[in-house]
Amino acid sequence: MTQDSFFEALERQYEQQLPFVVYSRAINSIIKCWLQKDDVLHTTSDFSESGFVFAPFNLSNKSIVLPKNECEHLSLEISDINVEKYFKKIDISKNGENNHLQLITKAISSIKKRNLDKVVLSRKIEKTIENPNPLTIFKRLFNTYKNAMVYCWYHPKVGLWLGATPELLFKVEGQNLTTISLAGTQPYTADAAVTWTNKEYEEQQIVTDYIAKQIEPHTSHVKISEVETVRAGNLLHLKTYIHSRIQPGSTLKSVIEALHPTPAVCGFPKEVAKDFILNNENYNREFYTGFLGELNLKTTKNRNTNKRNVENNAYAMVKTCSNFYVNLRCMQLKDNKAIIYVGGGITKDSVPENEWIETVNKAKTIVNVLS
Ligand SMILES: C=C(O[C@H]1C=CC=C(C(=O)O)[C@@H]1O)C(=O)O
Repeated sequence: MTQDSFFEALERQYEQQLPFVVYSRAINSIIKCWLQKDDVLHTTSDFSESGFVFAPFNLSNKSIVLPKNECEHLSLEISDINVEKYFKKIDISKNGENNHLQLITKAISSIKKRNLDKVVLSRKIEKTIENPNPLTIFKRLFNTYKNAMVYCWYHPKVGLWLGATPELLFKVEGQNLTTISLAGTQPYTADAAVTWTNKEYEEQQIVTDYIAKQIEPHTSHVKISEVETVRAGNLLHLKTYIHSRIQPGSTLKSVIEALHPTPAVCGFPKEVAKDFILNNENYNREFYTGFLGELNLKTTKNRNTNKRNVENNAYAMVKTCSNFYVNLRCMQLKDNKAIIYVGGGITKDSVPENEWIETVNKAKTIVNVLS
């Protein structure tokens, strides 16, 4: 399939106001798209369907699915897409500064007073843009962020979202579960040696400890990697991998409920942090800090790729696979307005001005590809 025919099919789908998702997973030159045949809104609460899921921050609201069997599937292998490179400078440096500083200050004093270790606080930034074509923005995201999961998701009854997320919520391949703990942020500078403060180590450790504890009843053989520094566009984060095996009686839904939302996007303890967010952020996150990705897809894998063991190659194993990414570094497109969502983890050691700057830096991931 050519680049032109792939994107023409998507343009047609969007013109006809039919649901679609186009996405590419990190370090991957394959772009996939799913085109739903009609505009029915399918939702899930037990995550047992096979499809592409788009779930909100607050799971009391509906999670949307593009069912596998209701969609046409296309894929394209490519390293860079042709798209005009002109990006207009959009200034976001002052939008909502006072309100956000007040919110952070309130959170720090709550953390010092009561049973709350960390809360992730966010805001949205609205900007009018000259070129609101979502597929143009998607192409720029794909060309710019090679180690992110980049996507554009549309449903006429819900809206249009785009993003370049560095965070895997988890992936399941058969019984194998991989999840990551990602938190702590600093700007990426090409040559400076990277040092982290206790504030960042602590906020990331809270996420790792939470994941390890939450998966315990559902898994065995848990292995936790060393903490490493990873790059996400113009930012660096701390990251740990957590590998395990899902116990036979546990379902995908139980793993989702155990993990989502992690303290990387909500806080710790979860319920106290979630209450603080719902009562104080003063806007609805909707799908920001929710998750999205392939749900229960059957994947065929050869059991043995060792050429000398030819007879074993006859056995292909079918595994059910899911992979979900946290919806971060994302935006919603409404008419000619981009609504960009950004947040950061607040702990007792947070300095409000630094947290503010962190959200401005995070917003640049999206702002840099708008024109
Ligand atoms: C909540 C966001 O980032 C999370 C993921 C990585 C680092 C984070 C931090 O350093 O605060 C956040 O936990 C966001 O980008 O809006």
